[in-house]
Amino acid sequence: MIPRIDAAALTDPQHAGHAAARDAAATAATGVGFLTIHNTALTPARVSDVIVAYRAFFHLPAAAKQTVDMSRTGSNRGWGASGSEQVNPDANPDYKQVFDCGVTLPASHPYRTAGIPAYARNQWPDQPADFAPLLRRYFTDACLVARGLLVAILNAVGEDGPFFADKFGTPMALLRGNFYPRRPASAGARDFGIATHTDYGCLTLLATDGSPGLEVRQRGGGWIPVSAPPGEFVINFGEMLEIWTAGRVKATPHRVIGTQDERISVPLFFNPDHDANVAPAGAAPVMALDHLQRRFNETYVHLQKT
Ligand SMILES: O=C(O)CCC(=O)C(=O)O
Ligand SMILES: [Fe+2]
Repeated sequence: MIPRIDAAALTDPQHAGHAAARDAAATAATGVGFLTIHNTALTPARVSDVIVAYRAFFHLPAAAKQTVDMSRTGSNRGWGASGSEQVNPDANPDYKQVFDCGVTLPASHPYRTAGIPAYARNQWPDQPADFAPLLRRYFTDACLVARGLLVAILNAVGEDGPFFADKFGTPMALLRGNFYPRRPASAGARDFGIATHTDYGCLTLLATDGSPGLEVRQRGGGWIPVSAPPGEFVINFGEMLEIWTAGRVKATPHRVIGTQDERISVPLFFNPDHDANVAPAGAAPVMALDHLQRRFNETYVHLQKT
């Protein structure tokens, strides 16, 4: 149902397995909206190092994490405490914690001086050591992998992949560490690690520590569990790509209820440039920034207008 695809076969038209990988990716992108990918440029050891660093950060005392608390800012860089995001208005705010970072731009960059929140300054904690350089390098390389996969998957569904890829020059991509503590004993039916939602952007490249928890809504009803050890990635698509492809590529709802074990996942939300028009050809323009900022303002509790 959710195919497991070799990234080299998918992205290299000369690869012996290309046609099969391409067909499986197209079926997944236009159907269930999820696939898993292995054999990318991001090695299992690399992803494990990133997960170890996030775990060290999330295990710090709250006072240390509060030094980079995003709720003290007007944007979404740094730590988000448990309850800081409500992805579904019918559920309570999620009990996960997050750490969000994006592209690093000099303070003099026009997007920074214009004060575009999607390009806000990253906030880095003092601990763990080397957290910033590790995540910056991972962000850069994960964006390259995401871009290659996006082109290949769009080509597979019969779209003009390079046309889309061209709109990711200074992407509003967001790298997140999700930390799910053990599900609280008091949690009820409206409490989730992350409640049912669709992602906002184009392609999500999700690494996890291998623990179960992610569930994908099946079109006919019911939930499909998906897991991926470090070095394998879950790929899904967001609202902007569904809009942009006039509904061909599916943004599928998913959730994490949570278990008795803590869990870490690391999505890279590969969002386009702020001024990319993500409307399908012939439709009224939809600026990527407008869509993303509206969704941020709806879901981050500190950005919600009451
Ligand atoms: O933790 C996961 O496996 C999924 C997280 C997720 O859906 C998200 O951060 O948007
Ligand atoms: Fe998600």
